[in-house]
Amino acid sequence: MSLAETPIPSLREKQHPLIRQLANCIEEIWLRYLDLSPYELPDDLGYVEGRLEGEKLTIENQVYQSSQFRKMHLELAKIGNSLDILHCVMFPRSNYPLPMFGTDLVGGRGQISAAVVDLSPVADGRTLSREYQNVLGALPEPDFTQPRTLPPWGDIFSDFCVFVRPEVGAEEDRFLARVKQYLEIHCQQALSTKPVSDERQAQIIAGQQYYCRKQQKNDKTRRVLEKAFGKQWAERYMTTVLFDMPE
Ligand SMILES: C=CC1=C(C)C(=O)N/C1=C\C1=NC(=C\c2[nH]c(/C=C3\NC(=O)C(CC)=C3C)c(C)c2CCC(=O)O)/C(CCC(=O)O)=C1C
Repeated sequence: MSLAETPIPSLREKQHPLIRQLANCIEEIWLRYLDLSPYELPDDLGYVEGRLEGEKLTIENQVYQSSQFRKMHLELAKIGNSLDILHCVMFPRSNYPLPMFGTDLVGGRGQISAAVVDLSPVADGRTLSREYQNVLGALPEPDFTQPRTLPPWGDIFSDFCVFVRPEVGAEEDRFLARVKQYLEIHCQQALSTKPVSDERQAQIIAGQQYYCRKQQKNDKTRRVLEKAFGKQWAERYMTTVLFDMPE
């Protein structure tokens, strides 16, 4: 489904309000800043249904590309009436020295249990550029009552990573505002970034591969997909749809 037409209501209309608002805001910012064109997923994986322990699992994928990004993936997933998920990753083209924008929201029964957003460096020794450090460093300190600890594979995230269990209400709004800030900063930086030469490109590819390999170690994601679609399907999905390596 492209952004222009909306023939069927998006899954977000049946999900947690913060997930719905975040999906709408990501699309709005992408449309406002970037020159979007469609990105074809393999095997028609735009809309997938499965069963997870008797509960229906629905996945809705929207994927685009632009001059600076080879893949801009917004995924919504709903498991029965118990779990709502928003997943979003922007993969820069390998000749653009840009970090990986990623956000993940997981919630059930009215409470978002995991809200993560980051601009993860993939080049220059996996450190963010001076510009990103300055702009992100100028933002007010994140103010959440329940910060969460990243797992070991989370060494890919920057010092500006926000990983929290947001309290209903004000903290949810604060998290949404923070994602908007990161995404707008990222789109503005992308528009003002020049492509780099080949040797830098190799370093960027290696950095994105490291990011994807680590994200594939998220057993929380893998377990949900395995229970609904089996081990093989989950492995293929994590390595070709969620976190496909740039060659
Ligand atoms: C940019 C960051 C980022 C991106 C892009 C990303 O994909 N994950 C990211 C981060 C991240 N996710 C986490 C957790 C969970 N992820 C899922 C599931 C899915 N998440 C999905 O995207 C999909 C595909 C639609 C499914 C199925 C569940 C169920 C949980 C447990 C929820 C909870 O603990 O309350 C954690 C904590 C990991 C830990 O504590 O060990 C981190 C750090």
